[in-house]
Amino acid sequence: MTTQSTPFPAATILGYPRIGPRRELKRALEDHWAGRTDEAAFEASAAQVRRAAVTRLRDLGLTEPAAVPLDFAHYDQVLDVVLALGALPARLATDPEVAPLLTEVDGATVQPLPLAVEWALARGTTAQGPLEMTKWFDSNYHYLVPEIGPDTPLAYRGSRRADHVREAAALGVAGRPVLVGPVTFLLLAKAAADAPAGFDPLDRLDDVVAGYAALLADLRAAGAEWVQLDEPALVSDSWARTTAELASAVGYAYAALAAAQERPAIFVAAPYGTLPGEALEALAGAGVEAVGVDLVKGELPDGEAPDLGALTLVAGVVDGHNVWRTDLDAAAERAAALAALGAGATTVSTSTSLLHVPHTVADEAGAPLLPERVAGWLAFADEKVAEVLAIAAGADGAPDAFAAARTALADRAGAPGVVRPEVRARAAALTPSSFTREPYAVRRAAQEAVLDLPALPTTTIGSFPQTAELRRARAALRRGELTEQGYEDAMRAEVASVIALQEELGLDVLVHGEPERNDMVQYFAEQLDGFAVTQQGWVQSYGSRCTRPSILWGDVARPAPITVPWATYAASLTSAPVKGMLTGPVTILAWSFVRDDLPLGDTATQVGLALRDEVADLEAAGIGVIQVDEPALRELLPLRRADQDAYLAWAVAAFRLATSGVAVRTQVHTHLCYSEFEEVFGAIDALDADVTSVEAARSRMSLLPAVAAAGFERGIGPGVWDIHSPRVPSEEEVTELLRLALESVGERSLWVNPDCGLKTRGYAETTAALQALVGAARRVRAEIGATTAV
Ligand code: MET
Ligand SMILES: [Zn+2]
Repeated sequence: MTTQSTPFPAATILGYPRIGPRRELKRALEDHWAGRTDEAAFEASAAQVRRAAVTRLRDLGLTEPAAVPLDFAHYDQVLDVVLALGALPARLATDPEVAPLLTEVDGATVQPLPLAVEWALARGTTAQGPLEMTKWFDSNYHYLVPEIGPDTPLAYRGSRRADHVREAAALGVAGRPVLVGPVTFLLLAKAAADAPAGFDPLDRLDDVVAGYAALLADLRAAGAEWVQLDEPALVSDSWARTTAELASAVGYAYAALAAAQERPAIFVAAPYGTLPGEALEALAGAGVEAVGVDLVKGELPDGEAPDLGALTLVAGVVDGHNVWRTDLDAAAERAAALAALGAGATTVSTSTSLLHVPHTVADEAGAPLLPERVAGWLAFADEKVAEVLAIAAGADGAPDAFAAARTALADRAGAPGVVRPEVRARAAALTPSSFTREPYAVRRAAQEAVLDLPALPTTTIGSFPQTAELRRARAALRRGELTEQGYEDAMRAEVASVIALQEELGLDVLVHGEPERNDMVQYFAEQLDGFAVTQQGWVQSYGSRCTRPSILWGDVARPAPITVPWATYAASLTSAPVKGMLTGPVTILAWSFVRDDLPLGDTATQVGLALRDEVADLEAAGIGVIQVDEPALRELLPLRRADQDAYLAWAVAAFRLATSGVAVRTQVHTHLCYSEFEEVFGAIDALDADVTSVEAARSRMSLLPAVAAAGFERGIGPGVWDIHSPRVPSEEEVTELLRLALESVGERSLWVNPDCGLKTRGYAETTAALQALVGAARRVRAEIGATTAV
């Protein structure tokens, strides 16, 4: 047992953005991957990003020992555990590019695995795909999914975290290393492809715990007084194991870790929701020294208050997952309520890592699309550090901070645009008919008559390649080197060439190509009332990828048509039908920072209404096919089963509100990508779109039999080209996929399209792949002797 000498800091954060205030890590990674820098240069850049973060946090006031989290990952925090335990799936461990890099563990000296192994796992090798990537809890961050089987190595091989502890110490900072905890690591893993049926990665808990025990000893030897192990899995009940089983697994795992001779004091954090009382009790009983609970997204642990003894409870009262300034009075009250549970001590932190928010509001000075008044309501990572310190100091200790927070809060509540009576009244007046179209059979007949499409109609998902030229035009506009008119002319020329290309290729339903959109959400946010856009507000999405979420601060309305001029211009150039293209309400919310002063479902209704206006204007302008993309439909799915139905109900309602105001002859499409289609199939069906396109190429149409079995009768376009890879499919391959699809989908319902938009692809591949797609559709039409379809 450790003799805990350093108390847990009174104020801390669970983690800090890793990408760097100017996305330095992104650049370092991409330069290195492109071969522009060697490993040493990359390591030096990464170290610079880390050291800058550590000194920044110290300078912001996290001066207590163990107050600065050391959570730096080159690529991903789950991948870091895979590396620390050498948990490579056999398919990668035996890959000729990887095998020579794996030395035997000799027990005495541990050496973190070389960078090249990390890139092989994250990005794949010539022969092997990377680890699968998926969403991290209910956030927009994506982690790499470990593949664990009965024989996957799980022995400690060394971790860079130990070096990070020494590196911080050299800067005079006693940092607190942060890692994903053992139970969450195994729950996030999937069974390796060669594992026997029924194998569950959690079966390997003993081995993983042994690996972590060695890791903790290493961290202690490096000088760490505390370690943070993140166990967000505990707040979710969407696992194959019950809450009671999880509580017993953590109790078991942490009792073993706590019993180790040489270790730092253990802080277990449970962000993203409510920590069940059983889990808290298990952790307290296991002998860990501190437990963090999320009191923003979650509630106080439920059930009878367990005997907490000397345990420190860490109150996550500053929202790590959103950008609003904290109501410091309310936060202090929540921390006090936690203290009332009778722990040895109660301290203050963020609710989650600050990984999900940008670095600092100070970088937004002069942001053209962020009103100064709105900026005054925001707190990004650095501002949230100040907030945890203020709450720890209390209203008496930090009177100015509390007063400033009260002023900002009052200003926000009363500012024009936050509550717009006309928007609220319109939402309140909705009736069931606002959400319902005529029966599908009626729509189908009307659409067949006006659209006159062949069987297996071909189309694309919306975007065409975003060429360097388009990006240059956007940059020139931003710098004032191109006039609005000049920019618009350039975009119209692009639309004309995209239409000409599609006609030449012989596609059936055309698109304008979305050249004018910088991003499928931000583009709409820039033109809707109620949204602001940052200039430096980047957050990591995965690896080197960042997004810049818009900020939804007020009631939403559409002051003027957004996409209508583009769609009608495109339609004027062709006699083929042109599909109008909109981003759906749920996706707009999922990829923005949303307000915390209105239920999300109400905000979704407002966005749905704004889009309904756009849909109506498109229809009135003669656009007969309208696609409303909802790739993020599943992203906001609550972690607790009891909350999921209510979410899906408002998510579906918002889509239907946007799309159900049109005539029967207008064909509504929707598009979803990402693989968890099956999980929310009922909701997708309930969207009641006339045509639904989904990602399906990589899985070779595997979702279709279930779709057919569920009696789905409307149009469906399973992707036949995996646009995430530069590989161009042959006409033969696409033909095969279409034949496969026809085993489940009727010939009158099957559409032919790529998996997703083409904005990341080049023109050479796009042209070749679409040729294959059109050719394959024609072949299969001839095979089945079909002529007409929807
Ligand atoms: C992530 S879904 C993208 C849909 C959008 N219409 C596009 O084609 O790019
Ligand atoms: Zn997509």
